Amino acid sequence: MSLVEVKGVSKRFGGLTAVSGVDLTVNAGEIHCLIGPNGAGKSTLFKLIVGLYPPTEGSILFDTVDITAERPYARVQRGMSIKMQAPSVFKELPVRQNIQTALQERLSGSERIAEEDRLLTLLNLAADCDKLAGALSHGQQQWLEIGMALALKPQLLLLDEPTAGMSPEETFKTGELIRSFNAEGMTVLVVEHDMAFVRQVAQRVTVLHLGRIFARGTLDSILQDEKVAEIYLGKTHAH
Ligand SMILES: Nc1ncnc2c1ncn2[C@@H]1O[C@H](COP(=O)(O)OP(=O)(O)OP(=O)(O)O)[C@@H](O)[C@H]1O
Repeated sequence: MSLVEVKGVSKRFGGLTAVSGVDLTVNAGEIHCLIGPNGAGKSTLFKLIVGLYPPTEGSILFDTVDITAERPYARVQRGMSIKMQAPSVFKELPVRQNIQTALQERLSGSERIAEEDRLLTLLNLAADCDKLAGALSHGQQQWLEIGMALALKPQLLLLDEPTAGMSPEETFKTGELIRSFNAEGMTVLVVEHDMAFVRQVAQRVTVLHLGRIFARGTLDSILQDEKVAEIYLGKTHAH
């Protein structure tokens, strides 16, 4: 069953067409990676899906409902949770309080503390829960923000380059983290450059190039397409 359907979506900025006639389906329960060389239109497509840009043409469905005209907040209420590229944790607050802020009024009393503890353990941040978020490493701040996105118990987690600026070890841990949420049933759409990470997590991959869908399938099937591997993934590796 498809959770997200992008139908014939285009986005023009003045004379520049950043995304052109894109059809994309994200199935419920999958980890889907969106890849492609610099300037391919990945971030623009991501922003169209989360509602930060209105499309110039086309429509976007979430769980069969047309959400094309909905603001990001309404999409979050429907079950999308978004983590943009740069970490935006509350640096002056302790780690646990960041998680509490994200949980809002969803839980109270002991249930709330249990959920905080569950998330902190999942994020490998239990030992650092009293530290100020600003004192965490870059990778830990990214995990904390992923945890804040998870606190909303979304159906769909949208991640824009979650491993940007991470060491290979942090990148691997991030992949394991994402696979663990997915194993519990969460659908994940990730924009990524790091091919080792894509190999670790992706069940399906879509390649964008010059704003259009260039290829889609499993990573292995895409890598077997010489044109993709040499021309596009080659550039992505070098990024
Ligand atoms: N707000 C904007 N106004 C004008 N042009 C834009 C805007 N956002 C993106 N573009 C242009 O649209 C094209 C696609 O950019 P986009 O950032 O979506 O690509 P990308 O695949 O995410 O690239 P990267 O991997 O480098 O982040 C580029 O030519 C970019 O300059």
